Amino acid sequence: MRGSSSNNLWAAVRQLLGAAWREHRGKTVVAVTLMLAGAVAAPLTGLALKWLINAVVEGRTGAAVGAAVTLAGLAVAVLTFGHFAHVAHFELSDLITLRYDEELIALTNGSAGLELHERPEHADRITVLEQEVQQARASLQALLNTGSLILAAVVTGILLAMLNPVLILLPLASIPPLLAGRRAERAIDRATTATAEATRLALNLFRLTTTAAPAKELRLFRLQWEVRSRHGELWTDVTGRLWQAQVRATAVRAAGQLLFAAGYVAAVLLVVRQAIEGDRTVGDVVLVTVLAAQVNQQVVQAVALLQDLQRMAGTHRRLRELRAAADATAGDVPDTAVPDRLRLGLDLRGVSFAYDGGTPVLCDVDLHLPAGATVAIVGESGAGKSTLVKLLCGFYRPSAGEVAVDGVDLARMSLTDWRRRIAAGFQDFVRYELVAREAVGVGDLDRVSSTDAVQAALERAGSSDIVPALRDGLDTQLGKSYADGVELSGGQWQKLALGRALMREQPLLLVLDEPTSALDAEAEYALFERYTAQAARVAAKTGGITLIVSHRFSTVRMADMIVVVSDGRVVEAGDHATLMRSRGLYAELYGMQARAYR
Ligand SMILES: Nc1ncnc2c1ncn2[C@@H]1O[C@H](COP(=O)(O)OP(=O)(O)OP(=O)(O)O)[C@@H](O)[C@H]1O
Repeated sequence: MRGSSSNNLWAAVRQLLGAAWREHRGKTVVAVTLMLAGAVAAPLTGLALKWLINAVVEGRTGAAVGAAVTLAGLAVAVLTFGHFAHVAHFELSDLITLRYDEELIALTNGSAGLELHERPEHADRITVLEQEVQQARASLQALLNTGSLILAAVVTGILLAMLNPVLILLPLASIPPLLAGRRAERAIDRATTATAEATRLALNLFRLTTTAAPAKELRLFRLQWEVRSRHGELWTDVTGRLWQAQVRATAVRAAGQLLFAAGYVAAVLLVVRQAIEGDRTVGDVVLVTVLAAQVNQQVVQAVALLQDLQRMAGTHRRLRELRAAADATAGDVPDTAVPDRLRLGLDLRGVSFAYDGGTPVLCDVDLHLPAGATVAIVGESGAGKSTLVKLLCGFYRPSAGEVAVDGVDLARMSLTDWRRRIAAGFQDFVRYELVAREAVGVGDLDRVSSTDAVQAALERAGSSDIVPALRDGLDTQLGKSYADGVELSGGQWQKLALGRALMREQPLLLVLDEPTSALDAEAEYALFERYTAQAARVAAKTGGITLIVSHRFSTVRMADMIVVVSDGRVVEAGDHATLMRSRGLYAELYGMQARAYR
């Protein structure tokens, strides 16, 4: 996947220029023209200086005035064109940064499944990119500077060759510092990648201590100092490793610069000797001194630019890898439509699953969920209940076996279409800091602002009592990020999440994965009674399945079918009465909970 660095560079140059051109052609043309004109003016000042000095030495007043005016004009161009160009490309860069941000958001959320999110190398890539895309301004500037530099170097080369053809070799002296610069930058890039994981961990710890949600636990468990010291250790380690890489890179660069300096001195001495012999004028000596110094500056600039360009190439390489990783998880092209209604139901056939190549979490699961049924999944913590739900939602693909919708492998259907027919409430629901109406409405984007739809969903979820409790009803801005935002209690957030889960009226699969854990057992029971009655109505129309994950057996017993999961296997399945009669794990767990409540 990792192409050669020059390919990366070219690809990055094409992409960045293409992006600038698409954002604003006029500004791109103005920026490029001004930068190039300013760049050519620099070596020409040496020529004007030569004319001026020769005219003064020879006593030609008119020529001296003409040369002085030209010199002044060129100096103005050198000093100002770059700034004017900057005004033009400043806005372009901001627009490009915005596009990159948008792409990063799309790429990190664009994959159909969740596997990518859980790969550490993917997370590392995103951590580095989050910081790097903010540097699009520096990248575009570096690119324009590079174009200008190449043009200035060509003009300088021609002028030097006119003085003495041997001097054309002077830019060759710039090769050692160039190579050294590349090598140094690669070392820094390697160190940045190697420290990305530690940087990400340190940032996570920083967020842990500076966001409000974990504040209670941090204080209660007196974790502040522990988190602080771990954060400190990680940063010390990261900065230490980066600093070492910087020191090595600086030494390599300095060696390259020394070689160039030797070439510079030799060039000036060559023309001085010619002038002493009478073959060259005083103006020529001044010209070579100015040009050789400019070659020196050009090299220094080139080395600095090369760092920017390589960083830019690194950014684009990471973006390409991210695109490729998102494409790789895109899955097969769907060839079967998601059915309008379920006739048979959902099946797991010989399903095994392991997260990102780890130990198996589900082993050889065969399970039939009949259309129209209310199914409860029970089992101890870590048994694999949520994983089973995630496979049914298509968040992950089974490592072996298949999930079938009405007998057809889910892998053959469009996941986007399948998700449209799923309604879900999860234990780890999101606290959307939106207006209350939208925080519920996003459960069905097509009706996100429909007050009627939102109120109906809250009603179905048994959550409509939350509306009068909100300052401005459904128009209340939620969340502490806003000055006028209202913070809700855990239970209130959960009520909104339940309403959101029930926004879709005719899902083929309604998943309730412990979304009521903040409620007491009785309230949960009452809620699920409503859900099952309602699920029965939906089931009659669409054959939809309601899937409940709960630790509360009082809730679970009302399901048509109870699936008992233990150690990644389905060990029992049937209705409450059947499972109690068979005196297996379910009966044992049920008995334990019933005794605890007595
Ligand atoms: N994203 C993940 N990456 C790696 N392992 C995971 C991930 N999510 C869950 N696991 C592991 O898979 C196993 C099953 O987890 P799962 O969440 O399915 O259990 P569960 O039965 O729903 O548990 P609980 O009742 O506590 O919610 C556990 O060992 C857990 O550590």
